[in-house]
Amino acid sequence: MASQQYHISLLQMDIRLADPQYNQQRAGEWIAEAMKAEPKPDVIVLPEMWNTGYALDRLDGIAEPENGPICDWLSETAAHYGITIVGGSISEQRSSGFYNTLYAYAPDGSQLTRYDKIHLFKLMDEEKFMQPGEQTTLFPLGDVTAAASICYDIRFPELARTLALAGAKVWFVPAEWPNPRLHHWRTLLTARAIENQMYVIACNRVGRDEKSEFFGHSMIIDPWGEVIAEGGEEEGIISATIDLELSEDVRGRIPVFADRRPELYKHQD
Ligand SMILES: O=C(O)CCC(=O)C(=O)O
Repeated sequence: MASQQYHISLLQMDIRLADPQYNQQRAGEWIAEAMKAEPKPDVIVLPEMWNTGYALDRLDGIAEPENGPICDWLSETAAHYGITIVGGSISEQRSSGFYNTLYAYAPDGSQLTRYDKIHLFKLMDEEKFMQPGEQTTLFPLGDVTAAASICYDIRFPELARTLALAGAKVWFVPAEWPNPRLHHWRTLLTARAIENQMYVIACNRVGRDEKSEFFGHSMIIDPWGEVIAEGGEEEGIISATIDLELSEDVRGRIPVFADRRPELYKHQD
Protein backbone atom coordinates (compact mmCIF):
# COMPACT_ATOMS: atom_id res chain seq x y z
CA MET A 1 0.00 0.00 0.00
CA ALA A 2 1.23 3.51 -0.79
CA SER A 3 2.14 5.79 2.10
CA GLN A 4 -0.82 7.39 3.82
CA GLN A 5 1.19 10.41 4.92
CA TYR A 6 0.40 13.71 3.28
CA HIS A 7 1.83 17.14 3.83
CA ILE A 8 -1.07 19.57 3.70
CA SER A 9 -0.91 23.34 3.16
CA LEU A 10 -3.91 25.62 3.59
CA LEU A 11 -3.86 28.96 1.80
CA GLN A 12 -5.49 31.29 4.30
CA MET A 13 -5.80 34.19 1.89
CA ASP A 14 -7.68 37.46 1.71
CA ILE A 15 -10.13 37.76 -1.19
CA ARG A 16 -10.82 40.95 -3.13
CA LEU A 17 -14.58 41.28 -3.65
CA ALA A 18 -15.74 40.79 -7.26
CA ASP A 19 -12.22 40.73 -8.73
CA PRO A 20 -11.55 37.20 -10.06
CA GLN A 21 -8.44 38.15 -12.08
CA TYR A 22 -6.73 39.65 -9.06
CA ASN A 23 -7.78 36.76 -6.81
CA GLN A 24 -6.48 34.18 -9.29
CA GLN A 25 -3.15 35.98 -9.52
CA ARG A 26 -2.92 36.05 -5.70
CA ALA A 27 -3.88 32.38 -5.45
CA GLY A 28 -1.11 31.56 -7.95
CA GLU A 29 1.40 33.55 -5.90
CA TRP A 30 0.31 31.78 -2.70
CA ILE A 31 0.63 28.37 -4.34
CA ALA A 32 4.14 29.23 -5.62
CA GLU A 33 5.04 30.38 -2.11
CA ALA A 34 3.66 27.19 -0.53
CA MET A 35 5.72 25.09 -2.96
CA LYS A 36 8.96 26.66 -1.67
CA ALA A 37 8.49 25.00 1.73
CA GLU A 38 10.26 21.86 2.89
CA PRO A 39 8.65 19.41 3.00
CA LYS A 40 6.72 20.44 -0.10
CA PRO A 41 2.97 20.11 0.16
CA ASP A 42 1.27 17.07 -1.35
CA VAL A 43 -2.12 18.76 -1.02
CA ILE A 44 -2.97 22.45 -1.23
CA VAL A 45 -6.37 23.77 -0.12
CA LEU A 46 -7.96 27.12 -0.96
CA PRO A 47 -10.88 28.87 0.78
CA GLU A 48 -14.52 29.16 -0.27
CA MET A 49 -15.59 31.41 -3.19
CA TRP A 50 -12.04 32.62 -3.62
CA ASN A 51 -12.61 33.92 -7.14
CA THR A 52 -15.29 36.52 -6.35
CA GLY A 53 -15.93 36.50 -2.61
CA TYR A 54 -19.57 36.91 -1.58
CA ALA A 55 -20.34 39.42 -4.37
CA LEU A 56 -23.68 37.67 -4.70
CA ASP A 57 -25.59 40.54 -6.32
CA ARG A 58 -22.85 41.01 -8.95
CA LEU A 59 -22.12 37.45 -9.99
CA ASP A 60 -23.49 37.88 -13.51
CA GLY A 61 -20.42 38.42 -15.64
CA ILE A 62 -17.82 37.70 -12.96
CA ALA A 63 -18.73 34.14 -11.92
CA GLU A 64 -16.77 31.44 -13.71
CA PRO A 65 -18.41 29.65 -16.64
CA GLU A 66 -18.95 25.92 -16.09
CA ASN A 67 -15.62 24.07 -16.28
CA GLY A 68 -14.11 27.40 -17.31
CA PRO A 69 -10.58 28.84 -17.35
CA ILE A 70 -10.16 28.59 -13.56
CA CYS A 71 -10.71 24.83 -13.79
CA ASP A 72 -8.09 24.63 -16.56
CA TRP A 73 -5.74 26.68 -14.41
CA LEU A 74 -6.30 24.50 -11.31
CA SER A 75 -5.71 21.38 -13.41
CA GLU A 76 -2.54 22.77 -15.01
CA THR A 77 -1.24 24.01 -11.66
CA ALA A 78 -1.83 20.62 -10.01
CA ALA A 79 -0.01 18.88 -12.89
CA HIS A 80 2.80 21.46 -12.98
CA TYR A 81 3.67 20.93 -9.32
CA GLY A 82 2.58 17.27 -9.16
CA ILE A 83 0.23 17.94 -6.23
CA THR A 84 -3.43 17.49 -5.32
CA ILE A 85 -5.35 20.77 -5.24
CA VAL A 86 -8.59 21.02 -3.31
CA GLY A 87 -9.47 24.20 -5.12
CA GLY A 88 -11.61 25.76 -2.43
CA SER A 89 -14.84 26.75 -4.09
CA ILE A 90 -15.61 29.21 -6.84
CA SER A 91 -18.79 30.94 -7.87
CA GLU A 92 -19.85 29.35 -11.12
CA GLN A 93 -22.51 30.35 -13.64
CA ARG A 94 -24.55 27.71 -15.47
CA SER A 95 -27.74 27.86 -17.52
CA SER A 96 -29.58 26.74 -14.34
CA GLY A 97 -28.13 29.54 -12.19
CA PHE A 98 -25.16 30.30 -9.95
CA TYR A 99 -23.45 27.65 -7.82
CA ASN A 100 -20.88 27.63 -5.02
CA THR A 101 -18.71 24.84 -6.44
CA LEU A 102 -15.68 22.98 -5.18
CA TYR A 103 -13.25 21.36 -7.62
CA ALA A 104 -10.34 19.08 -6.75
CA TYR A 105 -7.55 18.02 -9.10
CA ALA A 106 -5.07 15.15 -8.90
CA PRO A 107 -1.28 15.44 -9.40
CA ASP A 108 -1.72 14.41 -13.05
CA GLY A 109 -4.18 17.27 -13.60
CA SER A 110 -7.28 15.07 -13.79
CA GLN A 111 -10.43 16.25 -12.07
CA LEU A 112 -11.12 14.36 -8.84
CA THR A 113 -14.45 15.88 -7.97
CA ARG A 114 -16.92 18.68 -8.48
CA TYR A 115 -19.22 19.47 -5.55
CA ASP A 116 -21.92 22.14 -5.33
CA LYS A 117 -22.57 23.39 -1.79
CA ILE A 118 -25.74 21.65 -0.63
CA HIS A 119 -26.64 23.85 2.38
CA LEU A 120 -26.89 27.49 1.35
CA PHE A 121 -26.39 30.02 4.14
CA LYS A 122 -29.49 32.17 4.61
CA LEU A 123 -27.82 34.55 7.07
CA MET A 124 -25.71 35.77 4.11
CA ASP A 125 -28.63 35.59 1.59
CA GLU A 126 -26.87 32.84 -0.33
CA GLU A 127 -30.14 31.07 -1.19
CA LYS A 128 -31.47 34.23 -2.89
CA PHE A 129 -28.70 34.13 -5.48
CA MET A 130 -27.33 30.58 -5.67
CA GLN A 131 -28.72 27.15 -6.48
CA PRO A 132 -28.07 24.35 -3.98
CA GLY A 133 -26.18 21.21 -4.92
CA GLU A 134 -28.08 17.94 -4.89
CA GLN A 135 -25.39 15.45 -3.97
CA THR A 136 -22.47 14.86 -1.62
CA THR A 137 -18.99 13.92 -2.75
CA LEU A 138 -16.20 11.47 -2.02
CA PHE A 139 -12.97 11.26 -4.01
CA PRO A 140 -9.73 9.29 -3.85
CA LEU A 141 -6.66 10.74 -2.19
CA GLY A 142 -4.12 8.11 -3.18
CA ASP A 143 -5.47 4.85 -1.71
CA VAL A 144 -7.69 6.64 0.78
CA THR A 145 -11.24 8.00 0.54
CA ALA A 146 -11.55 11.73 1.07
CA ALA A 147 -14.65 13.89 1.34
CA ALA A 148 -15.28 17.58 0.82
CA SER A 149 -17.99 19.98 1.91
CA ILE A 150 -18.25 23.76 2.17
CA CYS A 151 -18.49 26.11 5.18
CA TYR A 152 -22.08 26.05 6.56
CA ASP A 153 -22.16 22.30 5.72
CA ILE A 154 -20.23 21.67 8.97
CA ARG A 155 -23.36 22.47 10.98
CA PHE A 156 -25.00 19.26 9.72
CA PRO A 157 -23.56 16.31 11.64
CA GLU A 158 -25.62 13.90 9.52
CA LEU A 159 -23.65 14.99 6.48
CA ALA A 160 -20.24 14.34 8.04
CA ARG A 161 -21.49 11.03 9.45
CA THR A 162 -22.81 9.97 6.05
CA LEU A 163 -19.45 10.72 4.46
CA ALA A 164 -17.57 8.87 7.22
CA LEU A 165 -19.90 5.87 6.93
CA ALA A 166 -19.18 5.85 3.20
CA GLY A 167 -15.46 5.53 4.00
CA ALA A 168 -14.06 9.05 4.33
CA LYS A 169 -10.97 9.31 6.52
CA VAL A 170 -10.37 12.97 5.79
CA TRP A 171 -12.83 15.79 5.25
CA PHE A 172 -11.83 18.98 3.44
CA VAL A 173 -13.81 22.12 4.26
CA PRO A 174 -13.14 25.40 2.43
CA ALA A 175 -14.90 28.31 4.12
CA GLU A 176 -15.69 32.00 4.35
CA TRP A 177 -16.71 31.82 8.00
CA PRO A 178 -17.21 35.29 9.48
CA ASN A 179 -16.88 36.89 12.87
CA PRO A 180 -18.18 36.61 15.52
CA ARG A 181 -18.72 32.83 15.42
CA LEU A 182 -15.17 31.60 16.05
CA HIS A 183 -16.42 29.45 18.94
CA HIS A 184 -18.87 27.68 16.61
CA TRP A 185 -16.21 27.20 13.92
CA ARG A 186 -13.66 25.60 16.25
CA THR A 187 -16.20 23.54 18.19
CA LEU A 188 -18.09 22.20 15.19
CA LEU A 189 -14.93 21.25 13.29
CA THR A 190 -13.46 19.56 16.35
CA ALA A 191 -16.68 17.70 17.11
CA ARG A 192 -16.94 16.44 13.51
CA ALA A 193 -13.35 15.13 13.78
CA ILE A 194 -13.92 13.42 17.15
CA GLU A 195 -17.32 11.90 16.42
CA ASN A 196 -16.29 10.61 12.99
CA GLN A 197 -12.70 9.74 13.91
CA MET A 198 -11.37 11.38 10.78
CA TYR A 199 -9.09 14.27 9.87
CA VAL A 200 -10.86 17.57 9.37
CA ILE A 201 -8.98 20.06 7.22
CA ALA A 202 -10.63 23.46 7.04
CA CYS A 203 -9.37 26.51 5.14
CA ASN A 204 -10.99 29.82 6.01
CA ARG A 205 -10.30 33.21 4.44
CA VAL A 206 -9.19 36.37 6.23
CA GLY A 207 -9.98 40.04 5.58
CA ARG A 208 -13.33 41.73 5.16
CA ASP A 209 -15.94 42.50 2.55
CA GLU A 210 -18.73 45.07 2.56
CA LYS A 211 -20.76 43.14 5.15
CA SER A 212 -18.53 40.73 7.07
CA GLU A 213 -15.13 40.25 8.65
CA PHE A 214 -13.41 36.87 8.36
CA PHE A 215 -11.11 35.56 11.06
CA GLY A 216 -9.02 32.85 9.41
CA HIS A 217 -8.23 30.22 12.06
CA SER A 218 -7.86 27.58 9.35
CA MET A 219 -7.47 24.24 11.10
CA ILE A 220 -6.02 20.77 10.67
CA ILE A 221 -7.57 18.47 13.28
CA ASP A 222 -6.65 14.83 13.71
CA PRO A 223 -9.05 11.90 14.35
CA TRP A 224 -8.54 12.26 18.15
CA GLY A 225 -9.73 15.83 17.90
CA GLU A 226 -6.26 17.28 18.45
CA VAL A 227 -5.67 20.55 16.61
CA ILE A 228 -2.34 19.91 14.89
CA ALA A 229 -2.22 23.24 13.06
CA GLU A 230 -4.25 26.43 13.31
CA GLY A 231 -3.91 29.80 11.61
CA GLY A 232 -4.11 33.21 13.20
CA GLU A 233 -6.16 36.07 11.80
CA GLU A 234 -3.69 37.21 9.10
CA GLU A 235 -2.95 35.87 5.62
CA GLY A 236 -0.61 32.90 5.69
CA ILE A 237 0.03 29.27 4.89
CA ILE A 238 -0.94 26.72 7.53
CA SER A 239 0.75 23.35 7.14
CA ALA A 240 0.98 19.95 8.81
CA THR A 241 1.72 16.36 7.93
CA ILE A 242 -1.16 13.96 8.40
CA ASP A 243 -1.11 10.17 8.56
CA LEU A 244 -4.41 8.74 7.42
CA GLU A 245 -3.72 5.42 9.12
CA LEU A 246 -4.49 7.24 12.38
CA SER A 247 -8.17 7.20 11.51
CA GLU A 248 -8.26 3.37 11.48
CA ASP A 249 -6.21 3.31 14.67
CA VAL A 250 -8.67 5.58 16.52
CA ARG A 251 -11.66 3.67 15.13
CA GLY A 252 -10.09 0.48 16.47
CA ARG A 253 -9.59 1.91 19.97
CA ILE A 254 -13.03 3.42 20.42
CA PRO A 255 -15.25 1.43 18.04
CA VAL A 256 -17.94 4.04 17.53
CA PHE A 257 -18.81 2.79 14.08
CA ALA A 258 -19.19 -0.83 15.22
CA ASP A 259 -21.21 0.31 18.28
CA ARG A 260 -23.75 2.42 16.41
CA ARG A 261 -27.43 1.41 16.82
CA PRO A 262 -29.03 3.12 13.84
CA GLU A 263 -32.23 1.10 14.26
CA LEU A 264 -32.86 3.14 17.46
CA TYR A 265 -32.03 6.55 15.99
CA LYS A 266 -35.66 7.36 15.31
CA HIS A 267 -37.84 9.17 17.80
CA GLN A 268 -40.37 6.89 19.49
CA ASP A 269 -43.06 8.17 21.89
O1 LIG B 1 -22.62 28.80 9.68
C1 LIG B 1 -22.01 29.85 9.84
O2 LIG B 1 -21.99 30.46 10.92
C2 LIG B 1 -21.23 30.47 8.71
C3 LIG B 1 -21.53 29.84 7.39
C4 LIG B 1 -21.04 30.63 6.25
O3 LIG B 1 -20.52 31.71 6.40
C5 LIG B 1 -21.16 30.11 4.89
O4 LIG B 1 -21.64 28.99 4.69
O5 LIG B 1 -20.72 30.81 3.96
